[in-house]
Amino acid sequence: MKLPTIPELFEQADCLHDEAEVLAAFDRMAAAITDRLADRNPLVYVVMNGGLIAAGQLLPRLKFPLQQGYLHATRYGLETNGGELAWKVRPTDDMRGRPVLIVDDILDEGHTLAAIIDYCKAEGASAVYTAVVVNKLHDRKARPEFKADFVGLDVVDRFLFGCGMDYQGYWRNTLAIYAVKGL
Ligand SMILES: O=P(O)(O)OC[C@H]1O[C@H](OP(=O)(O)OP(=O)(O)O)[C@H](O)[C@@H]1O
Ligand code: HPA
Repeated sequence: MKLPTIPELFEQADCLHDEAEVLAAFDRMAAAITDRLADRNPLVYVVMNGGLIAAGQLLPRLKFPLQQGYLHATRYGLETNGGELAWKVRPTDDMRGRPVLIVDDILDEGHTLAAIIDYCKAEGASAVYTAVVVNKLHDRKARPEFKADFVGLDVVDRFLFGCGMDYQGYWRNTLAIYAVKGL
């Protein structure tokens, strides 16, 4: 069977959450994060690459003092199944005694966030919080009942793209969230 081109893949995909739904989810997340962290001087870390859009949407909605950095940990590459986690860039700030908020696009199986949480705790963070645009609903989580502290939307167990999530490196650059046809 002939594989769809990258433009065809977009045209054939199912839109699961449109722009308005995603923007409303960012509003809710930012309000919840503000309630929890506004007076705690957090370090906010974006997980590259997927967390880029989420951070770009959330940070301007967080109207309180914070510092921001980035890290890069990846385990999917161009595949639709995850493998070993590879750290490409580790956090550089001194996080001892500070609350850290990790921002990413998706909590899928959770191996990525679990490793990042462990790393930040080992570096002395006083607490580690996680914020994801989507939580994928299935029973394959890395840790039983693993949940992010701040979740925009729960999504079905399909391969997604948009709002930071990529298919073969493409289509991170939408606000709406899509599922690949047939996956
Ligand atoms: O919950 P998990 O099953 O661990 O998957 C979630 C992670 O997978 C994606 O990153 P990816 O490995 O594709 O790296 P990238 O964002 O740099 O493409 C996504 O951005 C999350 O960081
Ligand atoms: O469904 C997904 N789509 C894109 N990237 C991902 N990384 C983990 N799960 C996904």
